[in-house]
Amino acid sequence: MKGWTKSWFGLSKKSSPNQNGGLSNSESGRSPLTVKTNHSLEENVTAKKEIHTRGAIRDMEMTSASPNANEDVLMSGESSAVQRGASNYPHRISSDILPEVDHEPSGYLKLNIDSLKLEGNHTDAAMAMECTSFKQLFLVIQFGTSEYVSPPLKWKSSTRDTAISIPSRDSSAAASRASSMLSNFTYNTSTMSYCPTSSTPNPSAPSHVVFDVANRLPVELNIYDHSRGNCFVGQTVIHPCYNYNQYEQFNSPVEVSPAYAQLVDLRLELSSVFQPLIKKSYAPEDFEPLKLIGKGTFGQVYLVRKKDTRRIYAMKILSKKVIVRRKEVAHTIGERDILVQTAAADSPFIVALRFSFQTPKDLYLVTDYMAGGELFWHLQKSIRFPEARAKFYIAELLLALQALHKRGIVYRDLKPENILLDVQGHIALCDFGLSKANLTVGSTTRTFCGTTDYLAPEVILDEGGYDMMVDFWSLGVLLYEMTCGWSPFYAENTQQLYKNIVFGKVRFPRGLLSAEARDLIKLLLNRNSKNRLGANGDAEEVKRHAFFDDIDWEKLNAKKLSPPFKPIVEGEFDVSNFDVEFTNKEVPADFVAVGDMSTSAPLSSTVQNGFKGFTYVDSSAMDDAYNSEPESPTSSASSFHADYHNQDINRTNDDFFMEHIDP
Ligand SMILES: Nc1ncnc2c1ncn2[C@@H]1O[C@H](COP(=O)(O)OP(=O)(O)OP(=O)(O)O)[C@@H](O)[C@H]1O
Repeated sequence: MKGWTKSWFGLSKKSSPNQNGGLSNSESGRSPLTVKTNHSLEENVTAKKEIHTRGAIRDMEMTSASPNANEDVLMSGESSAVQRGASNYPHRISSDILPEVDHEPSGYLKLNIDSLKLEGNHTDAAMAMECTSFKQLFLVIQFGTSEYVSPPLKWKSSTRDTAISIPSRDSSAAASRASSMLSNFTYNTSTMSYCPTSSTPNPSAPSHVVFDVANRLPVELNIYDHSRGNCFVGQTVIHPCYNYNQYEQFNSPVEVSPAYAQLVDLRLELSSVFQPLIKKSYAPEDFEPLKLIGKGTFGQVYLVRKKDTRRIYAMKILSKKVIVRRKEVAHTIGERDILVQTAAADSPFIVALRFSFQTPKDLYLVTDYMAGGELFWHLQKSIRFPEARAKFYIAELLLALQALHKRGIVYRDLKPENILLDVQGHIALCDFGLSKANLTVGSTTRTFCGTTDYLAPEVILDEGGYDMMVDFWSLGVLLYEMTCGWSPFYAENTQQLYKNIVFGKVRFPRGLLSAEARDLIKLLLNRNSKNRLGANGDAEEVKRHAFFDDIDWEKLNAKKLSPPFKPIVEGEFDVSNFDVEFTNKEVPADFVAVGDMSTSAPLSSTVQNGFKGFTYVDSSAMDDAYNSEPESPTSSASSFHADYHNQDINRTNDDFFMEHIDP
């Protein structure tokens, strides 16, 4: 996403590329960049300044362990690649590149929400009054990282009880009618129930939901109370059997949160059926575009609805021509491969790829929609987060990085723009365009890439390559930024920024951070990557730091810890957490990626061949490559040495008294 202005020191939105691929904003914008360099720091800084002003330039990448591994398929210019004769089927790709979907669901899980029952002997008048506030309960149904946000549940009569029906959250008349009916309710009846009405005329309020199933996961049903600031009411989990066409009924007691435990017993009645997948491949016309939600270097991201299941997804469309022009074929295939790998890894904190396919012009990546928007958006609004909130995000990020590193993937572009929030407030890492797979034990890589503010010194210095430890450096920058509200190395221009990263001192606002938080930042921002926290045991070493003493990692990984903040998401089509610059745009009837002109000639089959990997992954070969966990370099205890000179290198705001550290 782009478009926000700089609001605080260093906390600015990355620039978006202009039509020619260059950056349209100032050079200190935070655009990801990639180039291989081999210069002194001064040369590097100068070279990188050029690079940055010219935009996101990426180059061939090598690992030191295997110099030819993962070499980019470098395409020549478009002119030579243009083939005569356009396809008759613009949305179907030529026969040599079949729209295979290797990561396809094995079926559909249909869930019918029958009723939510309030149980217990509610004779107490005060309790009855409390119950009236329950008119705005809604469900967030979680299947892996796929979420469904229900409309408000409706009071409905059961055979014995008084009927209460609230057709819509917006209908105040109906709400007050419901409320008054509720006040007439005979509270000593044993049961009253919420029923989502299947007869509702509002098509956005179905009483059932369908999930595309690739893995046989449990389904979590979370109940929230809209009338109390979307307060969490309780949760229940069901485990469908996943036998084809077997109808199942569930009558599930809800584990009610302490805030409501005194008040109610809840029980959720629902039914499910799992049906086999008939369709074997997908194309753009299987999806309906609903809203534009973001723009990246190579195309747009849309909120879409899959026509058969009516499930909501985010669809990233990448223009092949732009990719070829910018010599990004291998990185793009790499992004898709990594998403396939991470989907298989089933990390709850990595956005899950559901489908990938291509047309002669574009590539399509369909992922679960994260309706909470970018962490950047929320950080901009809050300026900084309370330490507990930052800790929660950093801890979930650590688990995401751990899942990636275990598979030999270095993420390389950790920043708030690439961290999305789901409806409940958990994080999900997206955008693997700069990630590097197959980083085997002891190997390093050399590509200069990432986003300026978060670059580790070893990436800038380009002395002996770098490894997974760059992600922990970025994590340190991120923790600082979240808790302090600005970037630790902030500078007005890129050269100074790089100097600050390589030589500068980090200063902490006095009294803002706990000793543990400061210590963790210091250990992560250790310029010697061999001594950086994480070098001796990867994420496990970081997890053992005192800052995380109160984190139950097992519960966190199971998403059993309540997020400290829940984004406001009103229904499954809600895009209010995304920039209106995109969401206000009219959505084209047809999907068109940036740089895609229907009048231009199609790409040649040679060029198209370069994208073959997009629809095919040799998973058996990959499994071998990803099996090994990167070896941790042996290191002494952190050599971080605090240096508390009171020298202001790069800040102008001195409302706080600062402490310095010299990483
Ligand atoms: N699954 C998703 N759910 C919700 N929003 C998403 C999702 N995927 C992407 N977005 C939105 O679209 C934006 C652009 O996506 P992404 O970063 O993947 O594109 P990109 O082309 O790699 O961008 P860039 O070139 O700037 O790195 C994201 O910052 C986010 O706001």
